[in-house]
Amino acid sequence: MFKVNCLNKIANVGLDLFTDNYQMVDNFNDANAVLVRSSSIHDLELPHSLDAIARAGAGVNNIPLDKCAERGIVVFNTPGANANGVKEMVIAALIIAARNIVGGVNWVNSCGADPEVAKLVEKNKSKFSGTEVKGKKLGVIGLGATGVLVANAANKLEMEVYGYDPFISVDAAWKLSKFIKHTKALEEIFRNCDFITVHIPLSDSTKGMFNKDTFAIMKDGVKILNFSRDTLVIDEDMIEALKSGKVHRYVTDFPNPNVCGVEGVITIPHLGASTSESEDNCAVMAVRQIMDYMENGNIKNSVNFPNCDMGICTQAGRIAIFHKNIPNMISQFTATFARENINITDMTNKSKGQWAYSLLDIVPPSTDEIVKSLRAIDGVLKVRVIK
Ligand SMILES: NC(=O)c1ccc[n+]([C@@H]2O[C@H](COP(=O)([O-])OP(=O)(O)OC[C@H]3O[C@@H](n4cnc5c(N)ncnc54)[C@H](O)[C@@H]3O)[C@@H](O)[C@H]2O)c1
Ligand SMILES: O=C(O)CC[C@@H](O)C(=O)O
Repeated sequence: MFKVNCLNKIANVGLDLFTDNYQMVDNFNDANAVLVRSSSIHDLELPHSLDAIARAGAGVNNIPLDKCAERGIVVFNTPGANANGVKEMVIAALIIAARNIVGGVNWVNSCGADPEVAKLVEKNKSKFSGTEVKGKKLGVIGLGATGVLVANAANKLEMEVYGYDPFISVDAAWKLSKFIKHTKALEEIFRNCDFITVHIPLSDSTKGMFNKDTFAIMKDGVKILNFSRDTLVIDEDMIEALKSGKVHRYVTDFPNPNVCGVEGVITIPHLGASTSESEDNCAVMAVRQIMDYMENGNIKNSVNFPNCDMGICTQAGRIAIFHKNIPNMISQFTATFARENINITDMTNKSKGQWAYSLLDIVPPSTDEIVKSLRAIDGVLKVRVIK
């Protein structure tokens, strides 16, 4: 029986996939597998029982990836599962940034039930006029699952779209419309675009990408959309840029005390992926990945360990070994099994950066003694007996 804990609300269509072999538990400390959306796991003690964490979403900056890797805890995410939800919100944000819809709606609401409201509207509406997006230049930073959809949709709105992603995947490149102009230097986006939208993960290298130096080279009156993470932007520099008119509007999905209520900032309560479709897609993908890992040791869409697929185990035993990506590991594993006259019928070894994963089908199954010997090998992080 595997114990599963949800740190956030996860859509039922996903949770309903769990069979009788899974038990939902309220306590994180009892879990073998955890499902999470945006809750932070950084300050939680990781229990010894924990084998896997699935982020029902894209961003994994709320999870201590290295700490998990060192402990042999596989962290999954659900690439692309909420990208359409975010894309639709970004298109709304583009229009919200171009037209003073938020200002206008707030003003009308402030008129209360004034019997003259219709007259007032016609008298005052010129205060809330805006521009159209057609023909304007949009820079899309990050051409992954979301960025590609945003770029293609904006192209259909007849915007001139520039895309920047030095690490673009082959898959994403195939999906990108031929009308998107490929930019090799981020500076080109900053210098030329009327609207800039960012769709990249938060990392040490992307943190603070929008700062006083980058604002300085942007066009006056640029509109910036942030549906990625708040700390990609240095708030103090953004507030200065808004005051000076360098930035006209900043639409962000990440309200924080620095930017809430600041003139020119439009804050949305992290709703990019909050659609029933995105929530269902993420939950189903996350649960399927967890189940395949817990039952078969297969890894798909992990952010800290390599993909590995040996299908359903039909042999007497299957064992998973997490280890450092260093020489001479495999020979020590095979020698351990050989000593006990255990036959390896199938085997996969994959690595990702400094970490590696070996999955072995064996006949007959493993014993406690063998597991103990494997764990004692220098460089082994964790051994999981799957069968
Ligand atoms: N607001 C929301 O609800 C919401 C929903 C989904 C994702 N997100 C955020 O958006 C981010 C992107 O989501 P996604 O689904 O498109 O992820 P993704 O992994 O499919 O795409 C990210 C892209 O960014 C590119 N990239 C990485 N570093 C870069 C850099 N320095 N410059 C340019 N490109 C860079 C990668 O090559 C990749 O193509 C997530 O990491 C998450 O933080 C927010
Ligand atoms: O779960 C959410 O609502 C937000 C998801 C989003 O920020 C992500 O990175 O996928």
